[in-house]
Amino acid sequence: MIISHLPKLQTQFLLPLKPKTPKPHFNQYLFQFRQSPIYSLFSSLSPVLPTQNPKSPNLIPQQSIIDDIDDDQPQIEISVDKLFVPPETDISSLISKVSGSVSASSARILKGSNIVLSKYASNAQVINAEFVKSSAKTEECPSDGLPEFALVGRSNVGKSSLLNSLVRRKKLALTSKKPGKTQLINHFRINDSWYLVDLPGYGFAAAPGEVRIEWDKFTKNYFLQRSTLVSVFLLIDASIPAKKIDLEYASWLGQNKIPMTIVFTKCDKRKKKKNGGKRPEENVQDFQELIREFFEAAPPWIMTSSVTNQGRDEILLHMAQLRNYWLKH
Ligand SMILES: Nc1nc2c(ncn2[C@@H]2O[C@H](COP(=O)(O)OP(=O)(O)OP(=O)(O)O)[C@@H](O)[C@H]2O)c(=O)[nH]1
Ligand SMILES: [Mg+2]
Repeated sequence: MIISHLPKLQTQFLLPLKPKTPKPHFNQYLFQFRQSPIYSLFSSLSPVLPTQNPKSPNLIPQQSIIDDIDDDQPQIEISVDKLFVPPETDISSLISKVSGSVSASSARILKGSNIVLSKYASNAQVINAEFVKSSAKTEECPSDGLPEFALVGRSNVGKSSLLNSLVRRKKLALTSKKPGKTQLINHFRINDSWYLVDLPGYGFAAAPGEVRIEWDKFTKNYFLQRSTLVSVFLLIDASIPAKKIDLEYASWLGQNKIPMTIVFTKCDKRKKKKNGGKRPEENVQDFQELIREFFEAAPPWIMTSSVTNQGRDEILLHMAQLRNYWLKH
């Protein structure tokens, strides 16, 4: 069922927990950025001076990876306010003087997304990946301080499949047709330098009420307390209309200012369903409209499929830029 309106404050999700140590990240920066006079330079389309970070001259996008991303998408234009623009990124050269929008086929916008590439998008390849541990509580998670990304979403949305697609392994994370396969916080170490975290799914209909509430506490506690969490990747099934529980989750993450990227999954399922079913692009569009009010600035989003590997290289580049920025600040 599609819901048209959700109250901004989802008090039932607010847990009386300590806020995590503030660490600057892209989304937070963007919130401040949008309110600062510098942002008006972008929104008024005036040219801005190219920015350099003298502390990190080696953080230049790996051209070879960017070149690999083919440019065969249709000429779609995205308005500047719907883009996710990383800090220290000048997009003035991308903006059309005629329409004031940006062409989605620009090599600097990740294909099938609203994400602009920054100078932080380097070291994106996965060279090795290993399962480290399963934890029942946040306190039991690895304590080596490496940055991490958590995959969260409804049961069966494709979290474990996406993780396998990102690391190019069929069965590193276990998947199942039956919802509720992943039950603990599972850490996978990538290139010995960062983690992908597979979480249990929410909204598992077969789970009794009490189990569901416990799950809510358990994962939300992790989001609020885990200081090495660079960003949550919220997975949304693009083959079906928005679910109330997904909107509530997005709202909760927005309320709690938890950095988030929306990953639309199952974009290969293109068959139009009966009774007004929509195509993935339309569901993606609808979802963004429904969550618009939860965020001060458009969160990054990207379309993927673990069957065709659509979006795999793009997600890795985005994770690289979030991670490199986090490490430098
Ligand atoms: N067509 C298609 N099917 C997918 C895709 N991703 C996952 N699936 C299928 O969806 C089902 C659930 O996938 P999982 O990766 O186990 O989902 P999960 O979110 O980890 O599920 P839980 O661990 O139960 O929360 C499996 O049958 C997958 O094969 C996709 O991109 N396209
Ligand atoms: Mg799973």
